Amino acid sequence: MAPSSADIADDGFSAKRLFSQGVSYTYDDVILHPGLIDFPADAVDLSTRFSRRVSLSIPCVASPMDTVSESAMAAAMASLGGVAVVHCNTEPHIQASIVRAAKSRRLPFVSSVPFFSPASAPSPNDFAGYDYAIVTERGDSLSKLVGVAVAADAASSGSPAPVSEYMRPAPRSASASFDFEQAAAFLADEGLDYAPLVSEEGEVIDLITNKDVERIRSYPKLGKPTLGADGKFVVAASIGTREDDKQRLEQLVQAGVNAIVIDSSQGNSMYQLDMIKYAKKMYPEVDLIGGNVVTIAQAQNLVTAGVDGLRVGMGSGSICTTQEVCAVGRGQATAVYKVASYANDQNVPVIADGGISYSGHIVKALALGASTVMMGSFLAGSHEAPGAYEYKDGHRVKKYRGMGSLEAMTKGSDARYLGDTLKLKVAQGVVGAVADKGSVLRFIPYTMQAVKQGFQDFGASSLQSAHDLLRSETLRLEVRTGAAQVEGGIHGLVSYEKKSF
Ligand SMILES: NC(=O)C1=CN([C@@H]2O[C@H](COP(=O)(O)OP(=O)(O)OC[C@H]3O[C@@H](n4cnc5c(N)ncnc54)[C@H](O)[C@@H]3O)[C@@H](O)[C@H]2O)C=CC1
Ligand SMILES: O=c1[nH]c(=O)c2[nH+]cn([C@@H]3O[C@H](COP(=O)(O)O)[C@@H](O)[C@H]3O)c2[nH]1
Ligand SMILES: [K+]
Repeated sequence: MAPSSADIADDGFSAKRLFSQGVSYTYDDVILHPGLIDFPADAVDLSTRFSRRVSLSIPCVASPMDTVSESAMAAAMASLGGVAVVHCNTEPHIQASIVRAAKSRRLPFVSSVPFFSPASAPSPNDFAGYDYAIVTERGDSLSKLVGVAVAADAASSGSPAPVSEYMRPAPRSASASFDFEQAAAFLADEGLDYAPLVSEEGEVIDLITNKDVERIRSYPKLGKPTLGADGKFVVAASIGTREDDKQRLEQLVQAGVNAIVIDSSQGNSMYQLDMIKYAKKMYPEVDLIGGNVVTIAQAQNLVTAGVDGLRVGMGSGSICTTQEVCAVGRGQATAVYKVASYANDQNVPVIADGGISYSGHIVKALALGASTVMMGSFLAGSHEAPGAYEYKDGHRVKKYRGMGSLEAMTKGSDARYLGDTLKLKVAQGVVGAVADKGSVLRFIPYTMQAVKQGFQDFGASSLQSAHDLLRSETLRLEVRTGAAQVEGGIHGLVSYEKKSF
């Protein structure tokens, strides 16, 4: 006998029913039911929107955290088709210069080679591990390019000698507007090992080498980058809700920032509402993302005030102790579903922020209505994250810290915690370390392929179709018991090696 439509409807829950039981669920609690596969995984289209007017070709956003998003992450994420939000735990002019640096190139990397003047006498250590340094008249990026210093030459000269004694003449410069393929072709055509990258205005931006070309070629082929109307990388940045953040905002807009994220754990505040009104009035051309929110009521206030995007998540981050310290927050799966169920009707994209440990979490966030995921720990161990690798118990790691940790607060965000009204500092985050993951240019494409396979399994060929399945209640899900979660993981083996790609 064929199953009745009631039997089919009873087989699993719709999201609407699952998330209205008074239980806060997170990604690991829920599991999606498979749908019908009638398209290949490669046909899944993950293009999406970060905010009302900023489109992306992959749904990935790097967190505004000082151990995640600076210029190298911003250039890499934009070249992959995602976006990074440059953190605000630094002076406004430094944050603006990070935005400018990422937007000054079309290459997927920032190599930050040192600059020297001809009269300076650097030691080999001053090359900071780079094979080359750029020599300009005054030793800065804005003065005239005069040559290139080779680290091996500096090392062979014994005691530090003036750069002018051993620098080599600068080869022909490559244009800063070259994308990776153009820059690679330039080096090949000119028969060069390296070339300075110079902007139309004459600013020396960086140095590209054949080693860089080989490294990038060893990664999966780059997809469609995230570019603004001016043809430059799209870069976002965060601000706070203090009076002096208005000045920060102005500097970021002058640096060409494409979108602003108002960074707060509890976005439904008079401070944020005032900042939204101010920013919308002063800079209507820049998309504004509000947050963080986890309920429809919070979201409604920000949408009414005019935000172009919502950041969802309170206490879900890996370094985050807000739920412990403040007892306020929500399970991330419930938060994403609830806020998106309202925001999608308002044409406001939702960023699912925090709690992403692997590709399945990304699939769930998007299936529950998010347009993008924002990631901190997932990206912090990458080559592109700020900071140097260290060794801990034999593992190569990078530091990763919460922006509400005592260490981060005393570095830059003191005003918000330690300033005027709040005299006692209470941390809402920790300082930790994450494993070396190599380049985002390698592991993000593999992660996106895994997400496409997840979409294929539940029967969605695009984000739009995933959201249609959700709203029409065609997507079925269930809660997993603790035992079901154990069963869904690796179990019963004496030992194993987990290698994903
Ligand atoms: N997503 C999450 O679950 C969480 C994220 N974080 C991260 O930590 C960092 C700090 O977050 P928050 O502590 O929420 O920062 P926040 O700046 O929003 O709030 C800090 C304190 O300053 C107050 N405040 C804000 N603007 C003010 C103004 N104009 N005048 C007077 N008082 C004002 C707030 O009410 C609050 O008591 C952010 O990077 C945030 O993303 C921290 C905790 C949780
Ligand atoms: O409670 C918190 N205390 C903190 O110190 C903190 N710092 C960042 N965040 C939030 O965590 C997100 C990143 O989370 P993941 O590492 O899980 O990707 C980020 O995107 C933030 O939303 C914090 N939350
Ligand atoms: K947490």
